[in-house]
Amino acid sequence: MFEIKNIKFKGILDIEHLIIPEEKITSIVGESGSGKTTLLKMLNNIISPEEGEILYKEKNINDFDAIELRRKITMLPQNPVIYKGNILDNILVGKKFAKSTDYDIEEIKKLMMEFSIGKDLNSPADNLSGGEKQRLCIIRVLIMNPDVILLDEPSSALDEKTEDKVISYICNYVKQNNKTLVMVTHSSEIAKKYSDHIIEINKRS
Ligand SMILES: Nc1ncnc2c1ncn2[C@@H]1O[C@H](COP(=O)(O)OP(=O)(O)OP(=O)(O)O)[C@@H](O)[C@H]1O
Repeated sequence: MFEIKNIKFKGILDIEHLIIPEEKITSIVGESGSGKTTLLKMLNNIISPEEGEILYKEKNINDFDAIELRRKITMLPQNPVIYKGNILDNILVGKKFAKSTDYDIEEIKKLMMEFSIGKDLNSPADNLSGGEKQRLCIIRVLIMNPDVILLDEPSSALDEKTEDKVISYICNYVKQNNKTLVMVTHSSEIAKKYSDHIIEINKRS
């Protein structure tokens, strides 16, 4: 799905060749500051390598319209933004970006239950805990229905039990719906348990 060829970026990343397979779960692991987020941003064309190229479906990622690309490949950043408004508005923000206005309220309620957000959809999103906000943002991405989901530390604000539940749900969803998932994680346990493929990035000295 992605092919990375000879990319270099500011002495942070230097990757000769890497394949990220379609319809699989790939984890990116490595110590803090090794460039995991930078690589994820490159897959979303938020950052471009200084040298080399990134192919998506055998085409240079720069040849896609950036907005169209981000409808197909959606990234959940490490600290996603919560907007003013209620929980439902915050979930639907992604849908609006995906230019789709129809939504299934029952599906949203089911995801709220799965992700243990026991709040009314009309209540203010700002009052949610850090972990609840993070899970809300995962729901936002899932209902956008992208082909590729890029998750940057999706569970950094979650306790171990909730983390496992949330990641397990996302991975099942990805498999059942033939999606591609690339997630950055600090946890080698999570990476081993859920991924088909692990990419380890080493810090360059
Ligand atoms: N656009 C940029 N220009 C220059 N340096 C950058 C840029 N983006 C990130 N960096 C630096 O590159 C290094 C790698 O950052 P990155 O966020 O990719 O690491 P990471 O592996 O995701 O770290 P963590 O696990 O702590 O989140 C850091 O030292 C960071 O300060």
